[in-house]
Formats: sequence, C-alpha cells, structure tokens
Amino acid sequence: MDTSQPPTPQWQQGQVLELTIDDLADQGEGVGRWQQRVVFVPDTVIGDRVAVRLIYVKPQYAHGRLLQILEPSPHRVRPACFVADKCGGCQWQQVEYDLQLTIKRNLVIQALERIGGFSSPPVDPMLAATDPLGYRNKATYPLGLSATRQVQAGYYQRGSHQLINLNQCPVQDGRLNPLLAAIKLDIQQRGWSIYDESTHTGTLRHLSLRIGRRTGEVLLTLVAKTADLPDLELQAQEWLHRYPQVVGVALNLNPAATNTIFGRQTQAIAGRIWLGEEFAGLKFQIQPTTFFQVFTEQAERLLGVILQQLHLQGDELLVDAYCGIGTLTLPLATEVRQAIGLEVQPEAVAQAEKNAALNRLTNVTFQTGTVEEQLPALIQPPDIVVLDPPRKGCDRSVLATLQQIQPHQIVYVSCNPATLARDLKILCEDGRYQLQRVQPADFFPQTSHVEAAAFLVRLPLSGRTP
Ligand SMILES: C[S@@+](CC[C@H](N)C(=O)[O-])C[C@H]1O[C@@H](n2cnc3c(N)ncnc32)[C@H](O)[C@@H]1O
Repeated sequence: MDTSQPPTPQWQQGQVLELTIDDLADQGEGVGRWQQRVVFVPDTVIGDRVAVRLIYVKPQYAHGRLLQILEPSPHRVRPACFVADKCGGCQWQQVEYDLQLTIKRNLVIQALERIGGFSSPPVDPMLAATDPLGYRNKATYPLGLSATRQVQAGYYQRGSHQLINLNQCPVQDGRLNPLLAAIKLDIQQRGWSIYDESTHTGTLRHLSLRIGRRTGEVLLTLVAKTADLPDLELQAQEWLHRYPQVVGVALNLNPAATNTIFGRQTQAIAGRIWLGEEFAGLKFQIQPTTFFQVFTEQAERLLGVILQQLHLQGDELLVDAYCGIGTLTLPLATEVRQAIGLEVQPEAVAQAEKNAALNRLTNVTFQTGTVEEQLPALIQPPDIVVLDPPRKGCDRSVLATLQQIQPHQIVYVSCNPATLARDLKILCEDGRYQLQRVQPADFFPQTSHVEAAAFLVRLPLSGRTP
C-alpha cells in the first residue's frame, strides 16, 4: 500500500483563494486555512467565506488581501467608521462586540498556555465596556498636505504612512470631533508649514487632543520640529477664547527624524499645561505627554477589581512600579499604610507628586528612576508590588529582585499578553508564587488589543512544589 502523502500544492503571490475564516489572530487579522497552511486576512470575521488574493507568501503561511465577501459571517456588523477597512487605528470594527470580547479572552488564555506554560489558566470573563465607541480620551493625529496643498489630519493607512484625512473618529470621545475639523482649518489659514517625514522638512508634525472624561477639559498640543510657527500665541489665545472647554494650548518640540511622536520639551503657549480629571474619586492633573490610560472608565473598573482582590487591611506597604502620574498609586494609597511609586519619567513623577498633594495624600512618595534600579534599593521590603510595565514587559532583573524580596502579593497589569505570560512563567517557576486569577479587560474596543491584571500570591513554604 502506498502511504506517501500527496504533495502539498504550490501557492504563490497573486494567487486567488476561497477560504472560510475560523479565528482572529492577535494582530487582528482573520485566520483562514488552505491545504493545512494558514492565511491571514485583515477586515474579516470568524465565519466569513471570502475570496482572497495572496500578497505575501511563505511555505507555511501567507498574508492575503480581501477581494470579496462571498458569504458574510453572522458575527459581521457594519463598522461605525467609514474608513474602517483602511485606517490603521482599529482592526475589528466589523466584528460584533461580543465576539471581540470572546476572542480577546482567548488571546490571553492562549498566551498563558503557550508562552507561560500554565494549563487551564484561571482567566475570568472579560470586563466589557458599557459603550465600545466614543471612549478614547486622547487622539494624536499626524498632519500632512493633500495634492492640492490642503492641510490634512487623520490616521495612517494600515501598514503604511499614507495619511487618511479625517474630520471625526467614532472611537474617540465625541467632544473632540468638532475641534479636529476646525483646528485643521485654522492651521491652513495660518499658512503654517507642515512637516514632511520623507524629507524631514517643514515644521508642524502632529495635533494632539486630550480630554478629561469627567471634567470635559481639553488640552490641545501641537508637535513641531521647531518653534517657528508665526503668530502661534495669537492663535492659541483665539482657540482658548473660541472653545471654553480648551483649558490649555501647548507646544511640544520634536526636532528628530523619528517615528516617535513627542519630543522632550513641552511648553504652555496659552492657558494651562495640564487638564483636570477625576479618577476613582480623586482629582488628577494630566499633562500633554505623560501616560494616562485612554479608556478612563475601564481603567477605573479594573482598579476596582484590583482593590477587591487585594483584600487590603490598611497596614500594608505597597509599591507601584511603573506608576506614571500615580493613576493606580493614589487610589491604592488611600487603602494602605504607605505607598511608593517608581517611575522613570521625571515629568510623570512631578505630576504624581502634585496629584498626591492635590488629594492631601501624605502616605505616598514617588521615586524617579528605573524600576530595575529602584526596586532592589528599597529600604523596607514591600507587602504588595503592583507592576504595570510598557508592552515589552519587565526586565529580567526586576523579576529576579521580586523573587528575592518576595512580596506577599504581586499584581501584574499588562497590555501585552505575550510578555505578561513570559514574565508570569518566570515568577511562578520555582513554586514561590501561584497565579490566582487573571482579569482581562477591554481597554481598547474595536481593536485587537487587550489589557489584563494577573494576581500572584506567595505560597507558604509547605505549599511549594519542590
Ligand atoms: C503602561 S504605563 C503605566 C502607568 C500607570 N501605572 C498608569 O496606570 O497610568 C508604564 C509607565 O512605565 C514607565 N516606565 C517605562 N519603563 C520604565 C522603567 N524601566 N522603570 C520605571 N518606569 C518605567 C513609563 O514612563 C510609563 O509611565
């Protein structure tokens, strides 16, 4: 009997295939299969039957462009945005919200299983958003010029730096939409020079709008290569006058030939350099370039879960590593004996200290420097450590320090399931810590991004695996 497999058919760039989408990948694309090989197709939904042209082909997988939806999935919905299939901002506007939540939870589970090595990880149902549209409290638009030299602002087309001109965006706070079109027009009328990244010439690079969801206060920031914007102060005063919700206009200077949006220097041009916000019952001041979660209400809900899970007694020493402007540190400080925030960005630390004073919190201090340096230098070992690092996760040395100082509880907040799983594996590998619970939360509806808080508890000596 001939047991040899029939040869796998060849595939090549430009080939057109018909597929059924059966999954969504962590970058947001739909996943279809053809002859035991995987094809990634953007703008699709689980259950879609589609015609696809292959645009990038490797032996085991390919990327395809959607040509036609032959049979739409029952989970397909009409996108709220008319450029949803082009814009690089959202990947899942066409995916029904319940399915977005299911997939995001699965992405967390899969990362914990595959990367973290946890079997049946304890992942709760997603913390869903009450309203998955109109939630973003911050929008930063690159600026450009059309062929007829009209000022454009919007987002880049998926996978390119081709600007899509927008006058509104349905995921951002609706109060920012009218400002976008009007400010673009003012920039046009001022005749300000617009930056061209391909030649590193021109001046004005980005327009950034930030809003306090609870206060309605708006901060308008222009990012420019140089300060050479004629009559900037006059225009800034005009904006303050015309839009009472705009409490400040700032200029951030970014002279570098880089994709990074903000440069190091920010100055107030008119009004304040911060906006006021309320978070978890506390007052916050937020500046143009310091980190603040883009979905205020969801960040607050996750904080609620953290507080509930920690069962604080009021006598703990808590360290909030990667603390930003104290968004988590300050509400947690109200429940513990002492809180210490660690943060590398000096402006964020200065803002965190101001925010502590604003709320008359005297049991909290902030230290400027890397967590790598600061955590091992703490005089007293903390009872609880909260980690909320950037996407790349914690440095290996931070995890080693935690294994040495052994806080009773560790809370790891992350926007990247892959690095979360990698770091949890390291923290749990010698049996000193047990993963109690993971709470995934939808901080970024309509996109494939997911936030999660993982709770680790130190095991008593007898409970440890040898
Ligand atoms: C994801 S944000 C979290 C901020 C804060 N926990 C919050 O919820 O608003 C990460 C923060 O870590 C800071 N950061 C990045 N690398 C760091 C490091 N090695 N040491 C200390 N802080 C760092 C960033 O400046 C940023 O403020």
